[in-house]
Amino acid sequence: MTASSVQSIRTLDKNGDEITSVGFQRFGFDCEVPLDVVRSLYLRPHYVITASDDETHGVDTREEDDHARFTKGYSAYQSKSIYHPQSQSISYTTLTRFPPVKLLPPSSRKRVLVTGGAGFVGSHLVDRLMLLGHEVTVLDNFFTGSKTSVSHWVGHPNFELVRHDVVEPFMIECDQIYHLACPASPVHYQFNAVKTIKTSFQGTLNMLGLAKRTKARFLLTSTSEVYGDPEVHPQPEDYWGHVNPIGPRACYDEGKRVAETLTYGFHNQDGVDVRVARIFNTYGPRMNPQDGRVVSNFIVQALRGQDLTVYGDGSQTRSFQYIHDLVDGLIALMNSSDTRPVNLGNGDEFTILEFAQLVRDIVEDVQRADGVAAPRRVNIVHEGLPKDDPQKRRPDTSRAKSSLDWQPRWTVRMGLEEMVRYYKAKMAEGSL
Ligand SMILES: O=c1ccn([C@@H]2O[C@H](COP(=O)(O)OP(=O)(O)O[C@H]3OC[C@@H](O)[C@H](O)[C@H]3O)[C@@H](O)[C@H]2O)c(=O)[nH]1
Repeated sequence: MTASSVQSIRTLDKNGDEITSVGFQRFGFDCEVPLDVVRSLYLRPHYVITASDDETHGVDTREEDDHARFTKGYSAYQSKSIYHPQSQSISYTTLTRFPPVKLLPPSSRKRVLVTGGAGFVGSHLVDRLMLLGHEVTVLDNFFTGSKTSVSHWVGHPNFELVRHDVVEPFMIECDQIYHLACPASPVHYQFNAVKTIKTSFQGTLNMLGLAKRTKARFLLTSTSEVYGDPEVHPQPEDYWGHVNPIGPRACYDEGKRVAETLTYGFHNQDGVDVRVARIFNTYGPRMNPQDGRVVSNFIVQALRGQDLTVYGDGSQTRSFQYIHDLVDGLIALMNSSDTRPVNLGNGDEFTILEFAQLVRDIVEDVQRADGVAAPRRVNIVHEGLPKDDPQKRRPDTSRAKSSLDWQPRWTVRMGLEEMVRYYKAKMAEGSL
């Protein structure tokens, strides 16, 4: 399938301009990559074809067309694994060609460690750093991360995947450390609260020790949850937060707060070069559909024709940022000189009830675009509100704008459309 033989899908930004690439040049660090290239890594990276009923008759070309509409021919280097719907099995081929990566001179090539690099955010960061030509080592214990999120890089000379839990020390020579490792969804981080706080504290301590020894720059991914159930709206970085220290979310909220304290301890005491990103709700492909977060829950429910579960009356608000905007922000922050905490999030705020209606509409739109004449309209039902669920959340991103020249480009609609297509493909594959 060639790029020219299929109609491509246009993705527009907040100003109505077409998005053709992600990333930008900031602080002498170029992180721009064509959108089709990054997309080709998560929209069905493992297989391109589905075997037809009679397997001797080859593949479903319509599916191949659908895929090519997004990846515009960048699938040449992907594995051509074959899904067999009848036996629900998949034949993987070994990857022998990798996506082309930039060839950087040693002076600009960084040795980057990404803890939690097989997770949702981590894997997108890894994709970007790899495409940009850096040497990337991923540490992950695969508690919530998945090997398949980064398996398309395994074997690449610039890439290393290590199964390791950050609560144990780890030694490596590196220039930059993106410290992401920690379960992040309420369902996962409450599964073993003691382990979550241990990961936040001991894991950050270990990685800061490594940064101190190697003189690497260290970036902590903190969270909007440090603001708790905020009494200030929107939340600027100098707001101290409103956290219940013994509630069900405390293992994560307080864990990240102490991780920030440790980070600035090492900075002030030992001169470690640190960055702190406070990440607000983020969504995108590779989000674990089982992690109970609202975006994945709603999309998967709508695609399966099930009711959307709004917790409480749905008047609580969240602001959702798309993964590519976050990765842009993380890379910009790492390479900037700002050592203060910086909020990274999208300011478009929705009540959860409005958001359920939006997701339902978008899923129907995508189904119509894919030829379903009358998609089934799912209902919205209400369930109990979890304890200490924050009532309002929206980032004040003026610091990121002035200090990093960063602001989100993706509309929630555009991001959701892409994510719906990702989950649709996972369902077609049989892995969801
Ligand atoms: O099926 C669902 C799931 C969730 N929700 C509601 O949707 C809102 C968002 O819930 P999520 O679980 O997606 O995320 P939360 O905002 O609670 O926590 C998130 O905050 C920021 C990040 O650091 C973390 O990834 C995560 O902890 C909550 O009000 C929740 O009660 C539903 O109404 N229905």
